[in-house]
Amino acid sequence: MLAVHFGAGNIGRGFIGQLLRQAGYEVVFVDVNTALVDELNQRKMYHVQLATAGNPQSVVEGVRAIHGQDVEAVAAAIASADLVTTAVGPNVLGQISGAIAAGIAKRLADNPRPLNVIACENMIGGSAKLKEHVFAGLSAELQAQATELIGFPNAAVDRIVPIQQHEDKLLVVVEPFFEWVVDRSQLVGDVPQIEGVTYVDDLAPYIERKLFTVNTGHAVIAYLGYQLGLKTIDEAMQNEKVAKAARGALQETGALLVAKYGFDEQAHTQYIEKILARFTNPLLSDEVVRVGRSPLRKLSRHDRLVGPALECMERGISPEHLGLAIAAALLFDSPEDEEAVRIQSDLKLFGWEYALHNNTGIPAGHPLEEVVRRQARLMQEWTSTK
Ligand SMILES: NC(=O)c1ccc[n+]([C@@H]2O[C@H](COP(=O)([O-])OP(=O)(O)OC[C@H]3O[C@@H](n4cnc5c(N)ncnc54)[C@H](O)[C@@H]3O)[C@@H](O)[C@H]2O)c1
Ligand SMILES: O=P(O)(O)OC[C@@H](O)[C@@H](O)[C@H](O)[C@H](O)CO
Repeated sequence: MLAVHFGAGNIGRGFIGQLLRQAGYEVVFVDVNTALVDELNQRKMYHVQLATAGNPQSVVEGVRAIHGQDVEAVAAAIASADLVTTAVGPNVLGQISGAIAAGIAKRLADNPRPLNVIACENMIGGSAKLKEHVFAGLSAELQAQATELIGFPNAAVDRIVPIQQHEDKLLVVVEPFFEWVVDRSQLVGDVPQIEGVTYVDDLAPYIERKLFTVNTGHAVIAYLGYQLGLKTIDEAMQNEKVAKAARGALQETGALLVAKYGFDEQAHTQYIEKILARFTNPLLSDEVVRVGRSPLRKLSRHDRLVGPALECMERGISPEHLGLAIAAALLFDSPEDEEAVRIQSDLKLFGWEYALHNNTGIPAGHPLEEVVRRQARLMQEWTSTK
């Protein structure tokens, strides 16, 4: 069995690649980082270390890599693959779609048979979005064939994998916890047998629970922690104000999720507590600038802050803590982050109101704007007394 995985980065090596190998797939990574591709091809293995007592390591063998620019080689691998997965980032799905379309075209010409393509990105409808991009590169005839034979099941993936800085360039340190949930209703052909994957008929409750709890909590901690000059998520969690705001935001999204999906309230409270505990892992050293990366994406209409805040308001839940995190996200001025630089430029040139309107998914004139304005004043008090 062959799996082609786009993105040999943190989650690619530290989670998806590892599970696919354990399930018996030969794993071919596709990446555009030449040094990473070369190292994988030279060593054909890497180690995954758990951020827990004793730092246990396991070896992932039987892997290789193709450079993403070698579209012919990527297409050939896809034509003969049994599974395709991605973990490149939501904004990169468009860039990899051409090679996937080329691979599907070759597969349909050479030996047409079912294939599932699973985007493992932090977004709602990731595989569906990838399908849109891929189909834009296929003729009407190939689209008709692909509709029957190529599945794009949406998925939710959860494992905290920080940016890696080790002498061994392939080593990945990951938290012990993991969850990978896939929408069964969109699969074609045989169900891939991967230990650790849970198949569900309706992904919506799972992806929203994950994104609006793990990623919302993470974003609140990252943006508030950054404003207070704190470097890592576990360090920020030690700050009382930050920890209180994270818990407050998860109570807001929790009330929404319980009302929307009928989750058991007590079980959801336990889920929140477990996640808050994951954020305190001192062995992970996860920087707030990684977790806060791409603030424009994180402030968009359906993402982890504005998405649940708008829905909270529709249900009469006041999203004060989410509003605080939105205000802090607008002030996130990490100089290496292109999206942060764009927001800061808007703030500097055109002021707060313009930046709020043009960089968040909040509809113009929506009462959430007033919540954010109110919380921005509180944020100013925080930072002036830090
Ligand atoms: N790190 C985590 O904790 C975590 C957990 C769950 C989900 N995710 C999601 O997984 C995705 C990847 O996150 P990450 O943290 O692993 O990021 P990362 O930056 O470590 O990895 C992304 C990889 O994609 C590669 N890449 C970029 N453009 C490419 C292209 N055109 N073709 C092929 N490869 C390309 C990069 O070189 C990099 O190696 C994101 O959507 C993220 O939200 C991350
Ligand atoms: O990957 P992003 O930028 O969408 O979000 C940053 C983190 O919240 C995220 O990577 C988490 O670590 C991960 O989603 C945990 O499962």
